[in-house]
This record gives sequence, structure tokens and C-alpha cells, in this order.
Amino acid sequence: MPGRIEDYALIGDLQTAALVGRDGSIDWLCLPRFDSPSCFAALLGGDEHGHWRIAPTSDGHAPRRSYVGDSLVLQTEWTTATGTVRVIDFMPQRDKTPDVIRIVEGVSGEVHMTGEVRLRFDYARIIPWMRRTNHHRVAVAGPDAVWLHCGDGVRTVGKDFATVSTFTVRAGDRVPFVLSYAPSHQRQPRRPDAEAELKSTLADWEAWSDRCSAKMADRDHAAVKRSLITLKALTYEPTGGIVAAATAGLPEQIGGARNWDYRFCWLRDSTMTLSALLNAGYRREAEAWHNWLLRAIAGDPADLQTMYGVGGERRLPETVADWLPGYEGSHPVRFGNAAVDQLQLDVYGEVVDTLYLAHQRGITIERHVWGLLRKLLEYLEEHWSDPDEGLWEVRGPRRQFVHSKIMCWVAFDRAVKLADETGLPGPTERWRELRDLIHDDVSARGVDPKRGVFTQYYGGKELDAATLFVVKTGFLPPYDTRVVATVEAIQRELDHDGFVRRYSTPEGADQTDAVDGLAGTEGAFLACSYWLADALLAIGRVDQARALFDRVSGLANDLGLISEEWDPLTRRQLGNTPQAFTHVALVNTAFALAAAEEE
Ligand SMILES: OC[C@H]1O[C@H](O[C@H]2O[C@H](CO)[C@@H](O)[C@H](O)[C@H]2O)[C@H](O)[C@@H](O)[C@@H]1O
Repeated sequence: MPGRIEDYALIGDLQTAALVGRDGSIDWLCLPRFDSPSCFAALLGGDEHGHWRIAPTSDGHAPRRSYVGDSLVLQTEWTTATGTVRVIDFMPQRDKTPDVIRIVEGVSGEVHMTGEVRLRFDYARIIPWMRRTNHHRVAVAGPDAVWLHCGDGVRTVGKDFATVSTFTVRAGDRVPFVLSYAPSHQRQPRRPDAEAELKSTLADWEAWSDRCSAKMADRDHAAVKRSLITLKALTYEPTGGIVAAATAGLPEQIGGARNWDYRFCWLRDSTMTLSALLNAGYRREAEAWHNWLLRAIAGDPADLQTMYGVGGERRLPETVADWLPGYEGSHPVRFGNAAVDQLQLDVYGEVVDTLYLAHQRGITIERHVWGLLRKLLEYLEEHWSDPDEGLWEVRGPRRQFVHSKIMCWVAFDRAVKLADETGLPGPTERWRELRDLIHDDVSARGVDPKRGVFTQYYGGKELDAATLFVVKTGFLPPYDTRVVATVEAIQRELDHDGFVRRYSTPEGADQTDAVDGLAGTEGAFLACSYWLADALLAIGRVDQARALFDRVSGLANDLGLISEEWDPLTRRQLGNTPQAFTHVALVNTAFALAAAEEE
């Protein structure tokens, strides 16, 4: 049985990531990439779906955990009746093969430990063939091979298709375990020196963290730093692509059907991530992502997708893994994501906005990039008034979503600014006209005439937290009465016990007539809670913004990690974890608060 979502820690090597539970069990690991099939998927079922636990044989619960400094090296410490033991978990930034290293360290007394590795390939569909070599156990099936080295002197036995070890650590002992992946047709990969890798992994992360040049309030420092490290950990180093989260299938409602695969690069999520990294001084990441973007979207502008694979792949077909029970019975479990085929017009605005931010931070917009941008805007000129699935990726009918239109306005607005500020040639008069046309259209059709608030879609009555972008993007000034009325209405009516729902979902599990076309309901959407704090700041309500920011950030687990949503009733995190969208929003609100509080 997996732990609670907030029980998990993240380790990773900038190409993939693993989730480590409080009980010392790695319950999620996909190799060799974020979006590869898993070899540990206990998270979406139980131990039988693959896991690797190392923990004291008895008293194996309630450990203390922390990351070592500003790194992604995790240490979990248990105090038992006979002594204290620490397990240090990390993945070295990759040289050739992906490695997971676990060093068991005796702190005091002596502790009897049990290790159990149950490898299951292809999302737990395949039990690999295990064999023993001199120093390793190797698991092979189809294209994959995993090599496991258990510390010198640790005796292992095969039991129920798992490798089990029992050993005792005494104060001062350090017992390394190494799991390495290689394609099965290749030779055994080089076994890394665990202690040397620990040193260099710590040094890599500390050096990266030291590059942060952002200003923030002292009280927000730890949360922001951890969020930035998490965002970096979600970046696929070889290409610069940024995944929305490390996991697939974690539910937006426990036991519900809203279980999606987030191990892809959404233009929306990654442009926001990029802004946060740029604002924190991480220019190299910005340049890498910028290049990833240009490769990913190259071609016909009509083919622009909402999301891509980490290498820029375009086909991400959604399949149901009916052999997996799902997290606490939340099924179906889906791999791939059908939202890839949707029309989400907001992404045009997000892409142009990010290019504008990059330009403001000194990154040159090259001529071929400008050419691509002009083509995108030609396409948008023809299509901005089409209905779409919107940023919430509804699976109901397409609508005229107000947020999508606001972001189309952003696309033309930023293009005009870019042309004016760089001197790059373009039909700026036409872009100005389109910008004004969209503004008029949204003002006329996106506001409830009775209440004077922005609605979710043209002609609707419902609210949508995404309309807070009306002030975030500069579409309207903060003192506009429609802005203030919308902020107050969202604060009041989308409230979910002090947090914010993204839009209203009907109660009851069998209703599929909701705008999103999905059965069931969901928790408070944490990014939206931060967006409300941003909007409150914009309209001068700094104290309310601070209180909301602290409340949301207080939901992070003991390691500073947050998933997509929160259920205030059961007080549990929900959805994929850790989620870039939430951490980005945390970082951006912290920066905005720092500026407002300094004033
Ligand atoms: O709620 C339905 C949709 O949920 C997912 O999308 C959400 O996550 C994306 C990644 O963080 C984010 O960009 C989007 O705005 C969110 O709505 C899921 O990926 C969709 O397939 C699903 O329809």
C-alpha cells in the first residue's frame, strides 16, 4: 500500500526522477527517462507493482527526513530501540547510465536492516528474469536491464520474485547499494563509486543553488529555494524540456477517475517555469528551454501542440493501464495524454510572452525565431475567435473560454512590444488592431453584465480562477472595477476552506454534464490559490495576499514539496507530485510579495 502523496520525497538526475516514501521505499521510478515505463510502480498499486525498500527491520516508521543543504540528496533517519540509522538516497547527475544510490549509514548503536527490491518492468506488466553474477544481481526483460549491487558483505536471497537482504549496521558503518540501468543488449555498466558520487552530486546541486540571484523575504527563502531546486529537477537536461510533474496517475480525487500523466512538457507549464527560473537568475536554463521550444514547435504553425515529449516528440497517445489498480484504487490509470490533440489557444500567448520576457532579460531574439513567431501570429489571426478546450483541458465541448481570449490578446500585445523594442520587422499595425479587437470582444462578451465579473466562457455565469490573468497580464489595470469585482467574487465563491478551486465542479460522482466533461469533483487547485494572492497584491491587499501565500505554502510536506491540489476535508495533497505549476506559482508570488512588502 503506497503512502500518502505528501509522504513522498523526490530524487532525480535531471533525466528521470524517483519518489521515496517515509518508509524507505522507492515506489516510483521510470528508466531511463521521465516518460519511460516504470520499473517501480508501487505508487499506483502496491509492493507487487515494483518497489525498493531499505529500512530498519522493526520500528521502520516515523523517520526524520531532510535534504542535505540546497541539494536533491535525501537523508532519512530512524531511531530504533537499538540505535540510529540513516539512509542517504540520491541519483548522480548522469554521466552515461542512470544510477540510484542508497548509502546506509550507522549513526549510533546497531540497527538490523531489511532491504527488498522487487523489479517490475513496463509499468508492472513484466517480471524480469533475474540472475546473479559475482557482485551483482541483474534483471533483464526485452529492451531493459537493471543491475543491482548490494553493499559488500550483504547477503541477498531471492524470495517471491524479489531480492531480499538482511544486514546489521553499526555506528560508523557505511553500506552502499547501487541500482544502474542499461539497455539489455549492452554490456554491464560501470559501477559508480558511491561515496565519490555523493560528493560530486552535493557539489553540483550546491553550485546550482548558489546561482540564484533573486530577492525574497527571509521567511520565504527556504520555500522558494526548494521550489527552484524542484523545478530544476523536473528539467530534462539533454534537451532543456521541462516536465509538468514527475508522476502519472495520482488522483485529483481519491478513488476518482481524474488521473493523468504529467511526464510531458506543456508549453503553458514550462513557459511559466521558465519565467520563474529567469526571474531567479537562471539564464542558462532559459536558453536551453528556448532552444527546446524552437525545435519542438518548428514546422507548420497550425500544428502547434499544447504539449510535447521531453525530446520534442509529438505523439503521446493516451492508453489505460487496466492491470494497475491505481493509487488507493483511483482508476483508470492513464499513460500518455489525450490533451495533446486539443486546441488550447492560450499557449500562443504564453509562448510570445515568454519570448518577450527572455528579450527583457537580455536573450537575443534571432531572425529565424522572429520568423517563426510571425507565422504563429498569422495562424492566430485566423483562429483566435475559435472555441477551444482552454487551459483546463476540458474533455467536454469546446467553448469560448475567456482565459484563452485574454492570452490571445497577450500574444499580439507582446508581439507589438517586441517589434517596437527590437526594431524587428512585422505587421505591427495589424497586430495592434487585432489586440484591440480581442480586447473589445472580451470586454463585451466575457463579462457578466449583471455582476460585472469575468466569467469562465462567453455567455456563461460560472467563475474561473484563470480569469485572474486579466490583471496578471496587464489586460486591465488593477483599479478597474471589473478586476476588483472578479477578484472579490473568486475569493468568495471559489473558496474551498481558505483555498481556491479552479472553477466550480458539480457535487456527485456520476455527473458528466460539467464544463470539464468529467465525472467526480476535485480539491482546491493550488496554483490558482497563488494566482489569487497575486491578484490581491495587484489591487493593494498585501496582508490578505500574505496570509493566503502562507496558508498555501504551509501545505508543503516536511521537505517543501507540493502536488497539484489539496483536499481541505481530508487534509491531504492530491494529484501529481511534485507539480511544476504549483511550485512556479509559489516562486512567482514570493517574488511579488517581496516587492510589495519592500514598498
Ligand atoms: O483536469 C483535466 C486535465 O487535467 C490535466 O491538465 C492539468 O494539468 C496540466 C499540466 O500541469 C495543466 O497544463 C492544465 O492546465 C491542467 O488542467 C491533464 O493533463 C489533462 O489531460 C486533463 O484533461
